Amino acid sequence: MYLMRILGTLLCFFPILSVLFELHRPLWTVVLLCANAFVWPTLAFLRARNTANPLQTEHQNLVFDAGAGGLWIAMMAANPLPSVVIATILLSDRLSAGGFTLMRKAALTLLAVFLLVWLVLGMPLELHVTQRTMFATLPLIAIYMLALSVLTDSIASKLRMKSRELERIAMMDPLLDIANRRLLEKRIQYELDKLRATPNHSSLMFIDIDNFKEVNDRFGHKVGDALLVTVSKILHIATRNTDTPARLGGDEFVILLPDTPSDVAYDVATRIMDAAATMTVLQEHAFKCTLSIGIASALPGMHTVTDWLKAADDALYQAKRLGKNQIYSH
Ligand SMILES: Nc1nc2c(ncn2[C@@H]2O[C@H](COP(=O)(O)OP(=O)(O)OP(=O)(O)O)[C@@H](O)[C@H]2O)c(=O)[nH]1
Repeated sequence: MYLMRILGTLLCFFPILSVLFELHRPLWTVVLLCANAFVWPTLAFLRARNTANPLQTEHQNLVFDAGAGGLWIAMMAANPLPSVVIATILLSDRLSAGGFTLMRKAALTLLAVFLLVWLVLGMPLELHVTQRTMFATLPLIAIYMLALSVLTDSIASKLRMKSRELERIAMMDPLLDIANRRLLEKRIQYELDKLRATPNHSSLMFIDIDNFKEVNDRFGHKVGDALLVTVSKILHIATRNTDTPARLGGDEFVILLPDTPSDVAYDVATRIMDAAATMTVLQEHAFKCTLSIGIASALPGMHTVTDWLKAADDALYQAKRLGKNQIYSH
């Protein structure tokens, strides 16, 4: 904002000065213009920096800028070219900085100051624009508009990055670097739609850590969390880029395996079980961790995400019922 104000006041300085000379305004108006152009930007910056509420103070500064604009438009006897350009820049700038509320405030201030000074000066009008004033106004139009576009573009790209980051966070588990239920359900729905159009073999794998409550109770939640991190890493390593390993919550994980028949999914589950058997976080505590895994392939009658998830959950239930530490495939 500081640099934009310096640039704005500097670029406004030349057309205003040109008209002040043409109208033979007294020297003090030129001194006032110099103060506005070269002292005010730093004052405004210091005001905003040394306050408890910088945003509110900066909005006050922006309204003050608009008031100064009204003053100079009156001093220029409403000379049309610089007056219209300055008023337009002031108002559009305020609109992008603080929306319609700030722009309305700025517009009213600009108009009030203009009317007051213009009446005091005897309502002068100078409708003729000299070539010098026109050339003095051109840099204001070209450079300031360009700078404003660059600023707007940089704000827009920052917002785009932030929004992508927020979207990613909304789809990820807060504890682990793995998809959450929301993303998983979206991908399952996409897969079901795809299978309806082009029938194929795809599998869903439900994974649950055996006796996880005991891990928490015996070794504490930190060790439990570390175990969850390790399991999620194993799931990432054991799967392809096209698969979606996700955490449903607690110690429950699900992997969506597109274009994967159940026998291949079974091999993936075996690899996961083998890797889980060597988990170091538990070796330190001499505790053998095992997993139970249920696998369900997509069937023609499965229309909803819940149908498919339930089939995989049922398979997991069977694996638990048969004594845990095993894979059950429907
Ligand atoms: N450390 C940790 N524990 C969690 C988290 N979320 C849930 N839990 C715990 O995970 C445990 C889940 O236990 P269950 O799956 O119900 O039971 P289990 O002991 O695994 O038994 P089985 O599933 O029958 O093998 C509970 O004690 C929860 O408190 C988490 O983010 N971190």
